[in-house]
Amino acid sequence: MPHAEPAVVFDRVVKRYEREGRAFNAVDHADLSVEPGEIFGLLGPNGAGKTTSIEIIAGLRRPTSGTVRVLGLDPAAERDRLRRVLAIQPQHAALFEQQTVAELLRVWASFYPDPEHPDHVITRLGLDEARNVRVAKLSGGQRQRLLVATALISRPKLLVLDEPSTGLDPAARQELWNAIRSRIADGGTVLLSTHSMEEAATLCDRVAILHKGRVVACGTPAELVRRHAPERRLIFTVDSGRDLDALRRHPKVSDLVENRRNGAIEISLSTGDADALLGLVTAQLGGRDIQVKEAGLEGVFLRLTGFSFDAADDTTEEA
Ligand SMILES: Nc1ncnc2c1ncn2[C@@H]1O[C@H](COP(=O)(O)OP(=O)(O)OP(=O)(O)O)[C@@H](O)[C@H]1O
Repeated sequence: MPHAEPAVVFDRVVKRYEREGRAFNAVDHADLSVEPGEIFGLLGPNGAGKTTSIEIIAGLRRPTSGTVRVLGLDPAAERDRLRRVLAIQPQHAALFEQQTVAELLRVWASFYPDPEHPDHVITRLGLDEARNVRVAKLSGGQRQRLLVATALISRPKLLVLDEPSTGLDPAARQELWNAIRSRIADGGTVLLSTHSMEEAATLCDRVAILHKGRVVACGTPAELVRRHAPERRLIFTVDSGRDLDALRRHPKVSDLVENRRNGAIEISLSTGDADALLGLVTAQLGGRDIQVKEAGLEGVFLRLTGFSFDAADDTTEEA
């Protein structure tokens, strides 16, 4: 059945929890729409509400209020129907420790009417060397990829992955990304959570940035950067004793941080027009080791929440 409608819709979704006698919204009036055929990322620091949102999408938790539709179904009320079209890889799962990777995936494939061949999934996720290894003996990264493999094997219309790249080295992560893209090439939709800016920017077609349960922004990574953090960071070193007043007062400099080290000053400044400053930095200040960095999604998060992404962990508060 073709789905012209969105694969996932959240309309004012709230999930209220209690912690130490205080109520707070782990998901706070979230609106989302995931289009069929896209890789959609829920990006947020620890505690932002990603897992709770994913559990609501998979029908594992009921929202306190608001409406959720997943592939045209109400996930909490129609879990059996949803299970035929949605597959989820949880963060942790009890696996059959004594089976080998190939045995486990064969069993898993037998649960579904039209599964992928286990060998294809094994190769796609770079698990060939581990195919005859017992689950109990797998490394953390291999185990993580096996969890994703169990979700991929059913060829789900909607593949839901909760922080799938946790614990993977760069090569394994690349294989994971390729496997996720292959699901899209086969006509599926992927929703994943991540706290990696790089993963969000590189893999995802669109991302929703979550903070304290709220969706603070949603769009393609490039759109979000253009809209919320078009400035670039100019980083360079000057000898101490240089007069920095002209730079500090320059109209194109929005903020400037100085770090003194080993008799020199490292300057990091934010600007919407790095080119306009380069002459001053090189010719008048003798700047060296010059780097220009995009603010990226990190800059978007900082601009919208006032928190640096790494410092924003577990910042839920009383609602
Ligand atoms: N069953 C629960 N009861 C009470 N509080 C909960 C419950 N589950 C999650 N929380 C709290 O809700 C908030 C959001 O948690 P959630 O796991 O959804 O965040 P997350 O973005 O997935 O973070 P992480 O990356 O750490 O998994 C956190 O403050 C968490 O401690």
